[in-house]
Amino acid sequence: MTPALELTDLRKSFGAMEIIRGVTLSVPAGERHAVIGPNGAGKSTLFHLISGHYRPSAGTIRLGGETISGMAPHLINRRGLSRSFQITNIFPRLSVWENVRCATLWAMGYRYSFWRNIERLADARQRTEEILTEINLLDRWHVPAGVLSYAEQRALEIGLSIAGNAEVLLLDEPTAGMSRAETERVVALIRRVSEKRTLLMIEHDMGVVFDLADRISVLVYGEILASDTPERVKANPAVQQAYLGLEAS
Ligand SMILES: Nc1ncnc2c1ncn2[C@@H]1O[C@H](COP(=O)(O)OP(=O)(O)OP(=O)(O)O)[C@@H](O)[C@H]1O
Repeated sequence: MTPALELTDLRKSFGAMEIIRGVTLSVPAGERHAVIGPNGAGKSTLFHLISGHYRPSAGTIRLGGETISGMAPHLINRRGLSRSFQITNIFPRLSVWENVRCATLWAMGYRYSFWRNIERLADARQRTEEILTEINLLDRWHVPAGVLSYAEQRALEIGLSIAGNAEVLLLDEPTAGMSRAETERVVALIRRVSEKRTLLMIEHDMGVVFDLADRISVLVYGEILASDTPERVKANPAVQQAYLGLEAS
């Protein structure tokens, strides 16, 4: 089967510094995949490449078999890949409902002409309600997004991603800065929304990684050191040495 996302010998240099040094990775449809690695390993750079915010120096990125490397972020997004930035997609003065409805209308192709066909807005209303239910924010529908708690804003962000019908979700540290209770709620949410989707996430919290991921890739100095099941990654001596800072036995 065609992988949902496929990176082939991907490279990125800034000046003379090669930060991503030949990453090859295949993520099957429906997999929950975590990218871990020490600070400065190149995880964010890798996400910028996949989402189109950086242009690769070399290599290929395929989404559902189609080459997307070098495309603009909005075109990649339209092809079904959504990257959740930490809260920056939210309109803080609009209500939770309006935020999700905007994304829903956009995804349904109403764009700027949606007022022409009021009847069809019923579709958008239903879809908005479904998404708010999925992200557990239906009872907060009328609240301006800017006054939601941090964890609720992250949930809303994920809602905006799924409203756009993304098949592949990229989440960048989805639980950063959260309490244990908030983390547990967001993990449950991510598990739910990724049931019918492919998930690629950067996460520092190993509890979250081992709880959610089907497979983990360990990025060290811009190279994938291991890409395997959580159990095998944990047991891998090279990973322990390079990433966890333990002496290899
Ligand atoms: N636009 C840029 N120009 C020059 N160097 C950059 C640029 N973006 C990132 N780098 C460098 O690339 C390296 C990898 O950075 P990156 O942010 O991708 O790492 P990371 O694994 O996401 O780290 P962290 O876990 O701390 O977020 C760093 O040394 C960083 O200084």
